[in-house]
Amino acid sequence: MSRKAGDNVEYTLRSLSNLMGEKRRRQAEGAAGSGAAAAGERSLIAAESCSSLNSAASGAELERAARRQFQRDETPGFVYVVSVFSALGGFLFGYDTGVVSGALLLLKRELNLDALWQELLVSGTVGAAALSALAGGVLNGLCGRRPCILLASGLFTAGAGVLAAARDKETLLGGRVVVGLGIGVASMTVPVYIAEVAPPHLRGRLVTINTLFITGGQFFASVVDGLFSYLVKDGWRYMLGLSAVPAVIQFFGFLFLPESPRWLIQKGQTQRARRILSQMRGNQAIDEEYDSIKNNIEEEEKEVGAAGPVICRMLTYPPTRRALIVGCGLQMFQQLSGINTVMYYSATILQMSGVEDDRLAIWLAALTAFINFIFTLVGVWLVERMGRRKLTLGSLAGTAVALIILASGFLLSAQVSPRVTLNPPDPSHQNSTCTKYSYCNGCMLDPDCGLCYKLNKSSVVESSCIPVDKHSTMKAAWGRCSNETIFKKEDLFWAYNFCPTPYSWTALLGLILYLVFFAPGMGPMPWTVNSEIYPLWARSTGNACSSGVNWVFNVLVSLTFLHTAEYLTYYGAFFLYAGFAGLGLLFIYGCLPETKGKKLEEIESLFESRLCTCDI
Ligand SMILES: O[C@H]1[C@H](O)[C@@H](O)[C@H](O)[C@@H](O)[C@H]1O
Repeated sequence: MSRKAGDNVEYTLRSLSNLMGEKRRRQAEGAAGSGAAAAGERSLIAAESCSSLNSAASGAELERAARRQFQRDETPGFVYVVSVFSALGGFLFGYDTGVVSGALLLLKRELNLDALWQELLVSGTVGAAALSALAGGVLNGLCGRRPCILLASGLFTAGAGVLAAARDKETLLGGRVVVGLGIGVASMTVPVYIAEVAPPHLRGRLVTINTLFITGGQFFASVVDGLFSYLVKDGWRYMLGLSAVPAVIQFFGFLFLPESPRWLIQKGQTQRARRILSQMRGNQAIDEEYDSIKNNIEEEEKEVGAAGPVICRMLTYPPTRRALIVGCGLQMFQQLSGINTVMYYSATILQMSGVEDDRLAIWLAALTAFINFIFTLVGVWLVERMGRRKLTLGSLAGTAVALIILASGFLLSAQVSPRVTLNPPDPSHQNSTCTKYSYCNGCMLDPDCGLCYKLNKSSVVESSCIPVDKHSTMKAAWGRCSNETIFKKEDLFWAYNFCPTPYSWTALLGLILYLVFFAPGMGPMPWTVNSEIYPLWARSTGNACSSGVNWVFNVLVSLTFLHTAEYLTYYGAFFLYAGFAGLGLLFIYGCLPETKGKKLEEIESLFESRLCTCDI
């Protein structure tokens, strides 16, 4: 759009907004019937909706048309379009972190991947995301939000292409790292961008939509995994390559979408900023908002000075230091409460609670991702009603209780764990560790072993702990349970990774409750709150640090889960996460202020005084 045309739009929008302002004032004075106001109203609404405003239009009709107009004023569609296009970055974040578990099932057979390579393919992405989230702070500050979103979608597309065409594991790792670089930049930029273009009363909801897209991406990935798991040859190429579609859509969409007006004002591009802001606010007056952003930036520069690296200025200026502690703390506790052990290992948890079939476990994992998605939607609905603080506290308290139920399920199962009653000799005469277990619980925790048993009514009989087949966890390496068709006919059962007990369902209940509580609050709020608590000069760096913390703890928790479970047993691991959730509750109760409905420029003042007795 040329400058002139843009200015015209701005002029028209401004005159409309002035007229609307006049109408509101007169309504407030109870002068709805006065000649001038009525004439003003009529001419205004006639411009929008001639048919409903014929000369015979009644007062009620006028009122309805005006209300429709006001509603349009308050939530201009453009803000939604911009938010949805940016949230595609969240979708890709969810898709690419979620899809890998299903792809690995096929890849490990086709490319003969050992455990180390499998771990590299999962954590290579998350590690790269941690690094690029940190670097994204500098890029955001220097180049703006829009180029960063374009860069992220470019990386997603390139990564998807490399993955789909890969011929060896090294290329696969390269592709996964490129995708990870995209995820990191997107994860820190998108919430900031949405928060900066959204009007205050919608900000929480729109930023939370980004997390809805993350969990939507994870759900979609699990369905794709389920569908392509039937395509044993090359199924993984489709799984990993499909993400190019939303990435390309986002890239082209963003070529036409604007930069954040706040970043532009900070860089002195005030005319462009004004134009974009009025585009985002529909026909509302933007003068007040524009002036408040501008004044705030000027004041900030005076107060904090512009010398030295931003992170040093943030750490030496108490309000931003406090905000940084709150932001990073929220992200750390999000990960420490174990969401990604639940997401990445849900198929395993489901198997542990008694789901025997591999495919069924994959589809049930899709159900888990669906529950996470649907309950994030509840968060979108609640965030502007309950506010961030109550929602986060309630969610984390529920999550802690669910973790205790999950852990108790495993504890009860361990206590009534069936005895191993048969010890058949190993025909290959290899001394496996499996023979040393006298209870199913020990046998289940050893990744090399499984339990072969019969059922007499509902009690386990004739049970033996046998090495698992190297190529399929669905059968034993040798003996009664080594041929699936035969052992099923003979009423034998094979339990890998779980023990058949009457309490297995408690773990399933805990898992579902966990997601019901976690998804509306602890899932989205750390991202939402981080997008709003830093002043503009510190926003990119603050979000880069807190997103980096999120990714680092993500790697730590998910990589250590299986080992933690081996050392502490499963119930120990989940009690540990419940303990972290308890600490998180204390932290949030003491330190998280309410930011709902406040202008971004007002939020800094919430951090001016100490947040809690622990000196933060
Ligand atoms: O907010 C998201 C969401 O909750 C996802 O389900 C989880 O996988 C991510 O790690 C988290 O940051």
